[in-house]
Amino acid sequence: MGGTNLSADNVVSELLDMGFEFGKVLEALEAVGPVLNDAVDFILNDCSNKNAYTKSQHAFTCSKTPNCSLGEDENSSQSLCRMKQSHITDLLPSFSRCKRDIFESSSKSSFDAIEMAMSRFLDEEEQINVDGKNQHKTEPFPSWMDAHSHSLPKEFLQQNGNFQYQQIPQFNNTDGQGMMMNWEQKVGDALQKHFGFSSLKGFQKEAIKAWLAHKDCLIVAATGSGKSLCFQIPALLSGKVVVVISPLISLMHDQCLKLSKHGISACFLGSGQPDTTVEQKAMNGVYRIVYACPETVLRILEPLKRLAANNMIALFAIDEVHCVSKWGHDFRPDYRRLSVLRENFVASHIQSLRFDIPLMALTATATLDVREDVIESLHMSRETKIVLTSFFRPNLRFSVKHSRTSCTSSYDEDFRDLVNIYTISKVNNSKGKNKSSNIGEYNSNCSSYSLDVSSDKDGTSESDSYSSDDTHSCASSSDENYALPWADELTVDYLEDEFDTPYNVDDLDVSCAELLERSPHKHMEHFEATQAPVTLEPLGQGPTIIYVPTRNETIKLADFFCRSGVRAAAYHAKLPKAHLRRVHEGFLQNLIEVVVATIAFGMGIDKSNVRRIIHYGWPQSLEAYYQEAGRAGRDGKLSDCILYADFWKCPKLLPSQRSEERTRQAYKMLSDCFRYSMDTATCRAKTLVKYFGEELNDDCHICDICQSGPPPKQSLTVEVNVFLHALKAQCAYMDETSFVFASHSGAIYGQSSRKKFIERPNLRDAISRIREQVRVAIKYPQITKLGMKFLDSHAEDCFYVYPYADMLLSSRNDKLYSKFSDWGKGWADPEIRRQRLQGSKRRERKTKPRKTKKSKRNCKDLSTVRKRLAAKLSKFK
Ligand SMILES: Nc1ncnc2c1ncn2[C@@H]1O[C@H](COP(=O)(O)OP(=O)(O)OP(=O)(O)O)[C@@H](O)[C@H]1O
Ligand SMILES: [Mg+2]
Repeated sequence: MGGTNLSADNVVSELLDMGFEFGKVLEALEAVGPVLNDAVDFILNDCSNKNAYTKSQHAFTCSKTPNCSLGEDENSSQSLCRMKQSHITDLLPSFSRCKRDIFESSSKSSFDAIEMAMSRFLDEEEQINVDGKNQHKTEPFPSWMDAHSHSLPKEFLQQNGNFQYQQIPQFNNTDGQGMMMNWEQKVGDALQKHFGFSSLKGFQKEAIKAWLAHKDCLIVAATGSGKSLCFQIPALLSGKVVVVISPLISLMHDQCLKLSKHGISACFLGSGQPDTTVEQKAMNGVYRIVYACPETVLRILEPLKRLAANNMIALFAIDEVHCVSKWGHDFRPDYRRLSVLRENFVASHIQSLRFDIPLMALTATATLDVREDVIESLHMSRETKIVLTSFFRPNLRFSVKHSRTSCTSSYDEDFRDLVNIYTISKVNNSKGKNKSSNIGEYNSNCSSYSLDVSSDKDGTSESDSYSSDDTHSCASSSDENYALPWADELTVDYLEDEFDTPYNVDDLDVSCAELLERSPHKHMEHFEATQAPVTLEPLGQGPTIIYVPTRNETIKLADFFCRSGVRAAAYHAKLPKAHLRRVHEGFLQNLIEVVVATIAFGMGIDKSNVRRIIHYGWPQSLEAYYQEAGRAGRDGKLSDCILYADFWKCPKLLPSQRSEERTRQAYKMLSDCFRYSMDTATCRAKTLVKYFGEELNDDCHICDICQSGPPPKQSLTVEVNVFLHALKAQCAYMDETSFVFASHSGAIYGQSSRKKFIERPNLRDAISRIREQVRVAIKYPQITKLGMKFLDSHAEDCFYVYPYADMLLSSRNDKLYSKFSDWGKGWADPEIRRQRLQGSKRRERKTKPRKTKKSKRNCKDLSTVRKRLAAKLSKFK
């Protein structure tokens, strides 16, 4: 993010892109000139207090109230309650200091920590020279391991029928004990020593057994269940290198720092790695765990082959492996190219290898289709061991609520209770302490985003033609939302460029929250899928993450919370990295109560006591939803996962150049979300785990549906009969090709035959009659096999169904049920995200002015700003 070399227009554009309100942007520019970082700093700190703004005065304005902590960490919260924010110029590159200096000063401690831990570890455990010459290089495994391999359980060896047992060199154990120790004991020791855990979880054991048997392994285990340990243990056991492929640079960075604390040497490679010697050292086998993104792995294939030829690679672990699949929610084409691993690192290609180097693929969210696709795309072996844990998280309480989420006026209604949870105790507290203090005073102190939203004082900004929502929102896709010149790009939802495309070292600063000290034993409280069901106590205070679809909404909603007395902050990938790091740290330290984020605050957020995950707007898929919801309740305690969706508006796809196949897939994913929300009769947890191919025998008993029970069934006998007769009449004339069957998912696809079908007059009459009677709009009917059966059965019986959520709503309001026909425009999908990623690599925004009323008004305002700025700047010349 540059600062000094941007034109005023670009600065305005960048700031709007970050989600700041237009009025605020102008105010900031007037105050500090067209310098991006100063303007950001101005807005983030307190732009309403213009006169108080000086460069040296930047308090991170968290609450002064003594009741500042959330949950467990009271002491640290209090001491850090008035955390001093370093000046933004300390962290952004546009000021005189060079990037390298900045990086060194801001991140030195982290890297020092890695190096220190690494050298400590090397001293203690392995004599690997810094030039990479491992004294044990010729041994495929450390001596004790070869020995213990003899003691693998018999049944295990039998289980793996075509397991070819490794010829073990004779082991000469000097202390005479290693031979006796079985591998589980060894793992137990390493676990205790490095992590403070007493035992492996069942699925972790299975995964490690598969690795010991040189087998490929696909691990699909719930979020927060401890998948990372499955590839960390092999690194500890073997003394060789485990190469971990990960999609996000921030994730790699986090993991390296965590590992350094556990005394395990690790590094990450790629464009974000500032130390040019790291790659060389990694390729010499210095680090136990080497993180890289797929692109980097492809680039360093030859050095990796050399490392493998020296018998120095224990495993390739592919984390977040759902990114491989086109059917997944986060498709990254480069992940598919990882099939090179299986093609190159096999015993038949590398002479010194006795066995193919195993692949371990890990994810929390993979449907059956995705699993198959992963195995096939990565060319994993036919004997790949699939380790599955239950997707069911018994402590997560799912619910769905209707809300017109895109309106600011909804905030008050939807979040009144949440605000009360956070503020009531503060108000009481401050009353007790100081009778004169009031909530207004508190507000002025608590906001890390104390924006003066003057146009939005009452919380309603629908009439504010320059609200950032108007310029950025894509949840509603009407054309007037595309008013700004750059709006075509800005209206894409869920598009964060938080991938492995760091443009400079500052990008590494996104999440250094693992710096937070945690005793290893605290990990023991973490989520276990098998734990007993929770009781239904009401939830009190506790950290909350709110996911919203657009960047600007993070700002608006965070501001709403701040003004209501809640310590809240916005988080999206466009905001300055230093700010994101502070938010991440503040959240982990329980200083920030509510983070309002886009999906950029998703993967890798490992905080145990998150009590609420709220999705405020449609998620893009159930996989994404479940993964994000999975951030809640990692301590096993009851946590809420609430989805607020506008039942009147269907999720939509933005126009893009995606292939027809991808469009189909994106619609399928959206329609699954839609159906999940509309369902009024099936336990939410059941629906969610079923989506991943798991059948729950029992209901969860805690979700909104389990709690309130299904609504009374409605008879649709008349409508169904009319409809089916009309259909039947039509079907008599239909040939094979124009007969549209639903897919097993029930998704509805655009096909030309569909149009012909729907245009038949009888059918249209039937549909309009149904629409009048039950106010259910049917736009694209399909005949499913079940429908055909029903049709053929000539059933005259009553046809009762549970009404969908929107049908219930429409019976209360005089409104028509939302239509599938609305689907087709305005929503993002992984393909768009990919395109955006490509776009963001270029980092060039082409601005195509669109001559709408708003863009004209905006241009006018921009030119006014430009004139004012020119006048101001001329004074300095
Ligand atoms: N055997 C164990 N006993 C106790 N705690 C464990 C064990 N294994 C892992 N954990 C803890 O579980 C937490 C989550 O681990 P990890 O980050 O590996 O989860 P994950 O499955 O990769 O989650 P995500 O899908 O979100 O990436 C960590 O804090 C870790 O220390
Ligand atoms: Mg993980």
